[in-house]
Amino acid sequence: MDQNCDSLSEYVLIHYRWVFVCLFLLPLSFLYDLWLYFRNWVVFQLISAPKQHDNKVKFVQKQIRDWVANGKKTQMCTARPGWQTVCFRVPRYKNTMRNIKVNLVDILEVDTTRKIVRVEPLVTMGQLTATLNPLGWTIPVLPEIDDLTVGGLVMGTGIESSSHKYGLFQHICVSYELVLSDGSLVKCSKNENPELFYSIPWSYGTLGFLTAVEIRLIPAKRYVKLTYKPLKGGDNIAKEFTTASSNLNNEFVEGLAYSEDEAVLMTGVQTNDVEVNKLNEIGKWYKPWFFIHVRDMLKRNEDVVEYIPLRDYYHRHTRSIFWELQDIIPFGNNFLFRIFFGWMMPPKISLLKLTQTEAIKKLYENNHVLQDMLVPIETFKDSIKLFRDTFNVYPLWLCPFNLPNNPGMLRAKDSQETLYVDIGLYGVPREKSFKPKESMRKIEKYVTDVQGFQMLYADTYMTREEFRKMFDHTLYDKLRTKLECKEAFPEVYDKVSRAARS
Ligand SMILES: Cc1cc2nc3c(=O)[nH]c(=O)nc-3n(C[C@H](O)[C@H](O)[C@H](O)COP(=O)(O)OP(=O)(O)OC[C@H]3O[C@@H](n4cnc5c(N)ncnc54)[C@H](O)[C@@H]3O)c2cc1C
Ligand SMILES: NC(=O)C1=CN([C@@H]2O[C@H](COP(=O)(O)OP(=O)(O)OC[C@H]3O[C@@H](n4cnc5c(N)ncnc54)[C@H](OP(=O)(O)O)[C@@H]3O)[C@@H](O)[C@H]2O)C=CC1
Ligand SMILES: CC(C)=CCC[C@@H](C)[C@H]1CC[C@@]2(C)C3=C(CC[C@]12C)[C@@]1(C)CC[C@H](O)C(C)(C)[C@@H]1CC3
Repeated sequence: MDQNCDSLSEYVLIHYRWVFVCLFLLPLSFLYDLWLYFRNWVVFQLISAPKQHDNKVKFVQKQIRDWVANGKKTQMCTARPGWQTVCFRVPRYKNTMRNIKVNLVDILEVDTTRKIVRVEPLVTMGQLTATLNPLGWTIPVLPEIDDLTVGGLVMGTGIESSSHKYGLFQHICVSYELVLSDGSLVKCSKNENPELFYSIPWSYGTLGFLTAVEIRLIPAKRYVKLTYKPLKGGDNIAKEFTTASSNLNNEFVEGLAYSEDEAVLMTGVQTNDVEVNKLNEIGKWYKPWFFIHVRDMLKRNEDVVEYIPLRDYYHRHTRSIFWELQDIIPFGNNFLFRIFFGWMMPPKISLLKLTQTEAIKKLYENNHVLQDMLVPIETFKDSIKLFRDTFNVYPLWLCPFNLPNNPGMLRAKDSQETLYVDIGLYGVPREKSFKPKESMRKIEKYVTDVQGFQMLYADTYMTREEFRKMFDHTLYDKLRTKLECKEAFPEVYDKVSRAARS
């Protein structure tokens, strides 16, 4: 037994988690997805969602007006259960605040003339690709975890390998509709209520309840022509990655670093033409996990081109939950397992979360890092080195993004459009000096100093003052006063800090 287990049952639950996951969670996840698929397909075909939308919004308004009438006793949050959210922890405030039911789960309209898709906030990324791609459309930034919701990505943030071109998820959104703390419904966009429009991203539901979002559409082609470029040497990796990220002819840019000196750079463009001998349908259940497939490129030591079906590309990290599933189902990439059970993979993150025990939580807390740090691209090399010295976690997810100089929580460095890179650290730190809290505080300080940002699905150990230094609250504070949010919603910090989550 080890330090994280107090009893034999805990030991079994940690080290044999896969038994439970394979026997119960995988079939359950499969059935759950099948039901969602069927339900959403029927709703989309019947076009019933737009007719019901107004009534559903009225119900949100009614709940808020009741809250006002009852004397605004406690602050409000959405009623979405904490275990369903794509985040390691469960928000504590869901138990104490008034839960507002925002049961808005459908795609409302695909307007190919205006090139806009109008969706409700609980629409997921899996639902969007499944619906839009067969129609020949897609959204410019499609964060790859199937269960991420539009509401969560707007109120938090979303990033993908096309972000160097199109920005973060908020930058592809054209308008938001919200119910405010007095129960009124407002729409905002760049031209209509612009201050509200720019304050919504990263506000974590603390300015109002989102009820609909209009997102830009771009034409979808059938494949992504992906070039894998194995790279050696820290300087070379930084140089090649920066060059590829600045080249807007690349529609997709992503890097996976396997050590300080070894990485694979992937650049891609959409295409309808395919060289059949280079077709790789990586989404098929029997295919190797994507990060393993990419790692194998290092051995080949030459550029490799593949054609990947667009939807398979988008969900390339889904089947192995990046590389997190190797800790939960260690033999998940075994050929036989893939052949016989791969079609049920992955277990749903929400169900994993719902069934994780305290001992597993403790284990992750002490021996695991789950963080995304967004830093200006010119600090790429220094940041990688610092993260290596502090955590020594590999693979690293490297994703460039463009940050326009808009008002709001994220202010671009040097008040102009700036290229950033998201460095994703997911895994068990091998650095001996790693201490969960101290190491993170050190990194958070570094990231603030270089004018970077932390993604807030992750644990943040910053104090309120440090948090305000990292994120510009000027416009946010103004809007909170103007919209009388104080009694209605907590501040962002009180929703995302370590103390607010269990
Ligand atoms: C109208 C509609 C609504 C949907 N709503 C939801 C929803 O709310 N929530 C939800 O989670 N899913 C939703 N889906 C998606 C669906 O449940 C799953 O994606 C299902 O597994 C798709 O099965 P398929 O392979 O037959 O799909 P196809 O469209 O045939 O898949 C095309 C290709 O993409 C690959 N692929 C598909 N899904 C994934 C994936 N998740 N990871 C990796 N590769 C993949 C397949 O292997 C295949 O090669 C919806 C689908 C539709 C049509
Ligand atoms: N590739 C990527 O970009 C990835 C992004 N993420 C992160 O995951 C999170 C999204 O996860 P997801 O499970 O979809 O969302 P969550 O349920 O975690 O919601 C995130 C926040 O958005 C608020 N919110 C959601 N819907 C509404 C609404 N209709 N009205 C008002 N507030 C709302 C929630 O408020 P409340 O607390 O009241 O429910 C919550 O504070 C984001 O923080 C994102 O950055 C994670 C992995 C990958
Ligand atoms: C910007 C990008 C691409 C971020 C990707 C972040 C993912 C790697 C994170 C988001 C949610 C996340 C923290 C999660 C987990 C792993 C890493 C995830 C998937 C897991 C599955 C690890 C195992 C845990 O027991 C538990 C099930 C609670 C969590 C759930 C959330």
